[in-house]
Amino acid sequence: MPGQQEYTREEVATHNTESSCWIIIDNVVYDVTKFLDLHPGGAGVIMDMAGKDATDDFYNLHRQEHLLKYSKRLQIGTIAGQKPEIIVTGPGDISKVPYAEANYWQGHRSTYYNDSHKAFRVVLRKFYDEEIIPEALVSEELGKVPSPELFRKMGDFGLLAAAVGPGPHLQGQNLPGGLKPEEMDFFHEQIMHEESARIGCPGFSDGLGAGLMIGLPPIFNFGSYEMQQKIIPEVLSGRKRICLAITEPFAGSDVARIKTTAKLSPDGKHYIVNGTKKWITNGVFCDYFSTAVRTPKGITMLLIERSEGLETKPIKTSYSPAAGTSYITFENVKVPVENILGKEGQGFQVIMYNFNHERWAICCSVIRASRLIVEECFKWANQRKIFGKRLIDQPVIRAKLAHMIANVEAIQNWLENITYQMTQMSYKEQSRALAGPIALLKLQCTRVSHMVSDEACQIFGGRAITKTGMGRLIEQFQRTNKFGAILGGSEEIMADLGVRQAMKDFPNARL
Ligand code: HEM
Repeated sequence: MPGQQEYTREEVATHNTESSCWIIIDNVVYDVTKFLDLHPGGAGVIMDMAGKDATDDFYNLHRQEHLLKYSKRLQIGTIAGQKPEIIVTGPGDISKVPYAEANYWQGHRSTYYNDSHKAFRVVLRKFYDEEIIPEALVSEELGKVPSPELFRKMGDFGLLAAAVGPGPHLQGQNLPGGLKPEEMDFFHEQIMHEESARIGCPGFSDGLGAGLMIGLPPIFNFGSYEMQQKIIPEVLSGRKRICLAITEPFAGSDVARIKTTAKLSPDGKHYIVNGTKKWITNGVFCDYFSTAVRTPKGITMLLIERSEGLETKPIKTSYSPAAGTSYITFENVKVPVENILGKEGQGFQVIMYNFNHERWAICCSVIRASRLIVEECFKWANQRKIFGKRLIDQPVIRAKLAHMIANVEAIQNWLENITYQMTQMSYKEQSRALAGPIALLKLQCTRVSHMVSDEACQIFGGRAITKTGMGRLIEQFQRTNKFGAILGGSEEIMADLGVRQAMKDFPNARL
């Protein structure tokens, strides 16, 4: 086997010409002769390193994924007597970089997590690494929405069911790693959102689950029995897709201003829906739309199936088209009256019902996405050499990292506390006691992500504004971190809600 052959450094040094060009990276010998003309950075830069150890130069310019992609083709052996020094992360692995994972996963104690959570993370991470990341990277680049095959794979694996969280709606559902539906709790769900954010493709991740996570709860909380029997299995198996359609060109946070109307047909059997919706995540490829409309009795929620008169167009956003963000027009769309969700005129209650859960899920994602950026910065600061030193040897860079780490750790710990409260409280109690804390946590999460993005940009320099290469995740994070600060309630609304909720319980206290 050529890949297992051992060489001395002296032997490698003799292969320093264009007709035989070898290089060493870590303890591995690569024959890059045939690759010279294919190398995106040009042949000359590799020729400068021909026959030499190119480890530092390679890692100054490339992500490890490039090496892994080509290693099978180019690797011819290893250096005799030398063991690998650089860690190669495999599918499902937990990172060993400090603060790259919440501390429990790196061996600390926790009162929150148990073996079931641990096992759940292992199977999820492996699935994300092996099944989702390869398609995510290509789709993000090409601007493609997730394939129907991937949805089906996720459905079969139980990932779509895990994305909507614990509850009676999971009865009979298959969950990842054989987790029993009655054993699933909010920590499992937190892990699911974290693993999705960890892949570093926020447009694609939202393409896979954002519509479902907010579009299906109105069905299982307010839909008729018949509707639930049909829609839940279709959607959780990945055969059909659903999203939530509330916001309009006329109404964002001010839901009460929506203009889309639903009028009863003369025979009373259908609602006839007319209007528009904007910023609807996943709308481009969805089959079902949990939609807010205006009827004579007020705001009402309807389940609308893609049908004649319903058109979806992609909206170009600052993240990738993989999220399927859409503008929707309804022109005389006929919706059976049985498709009502809850009662006529009580749509606001349906909309509000899942808000805390949605905001909490956004917190899980934002924290994990920020943590990924901390990991990137920590690695980069250790490998990048400038002015004869590593970046990490500069106090100003250590100060930036300290600030990022301290903030991410603080919000992680607050999140875990809130998740724990959710596992202990009824839904009613959660709505009363946690709406304020979740709103404030979301505010804090997006403030931290803003700071993390800014500091990461300074640490990565020009690479942070380059879509491919070393700083690709930083560039992507800068474009997308504002989503969390707007979706599910803007920072301003979160701040106000948090304090107003606290005022509800304010005692008659004086200074
Ligand atoms: C197994 C060996 C190598 C492989 C598989 C490889 C692969 C690649 C790939 C895929 C890119 C494009 C990266 C991107 O757009 O993000 C690239 C760029 C580049 N490579 Fe390599 N490379 C190898 C060795 C080297 C060596 C030894 C050098 C010289 C020290 C080098 C210098 C460069 C440079 C200067 C660029 C352009 C970087 C930039 O745009 O900032 N490469 N290489």
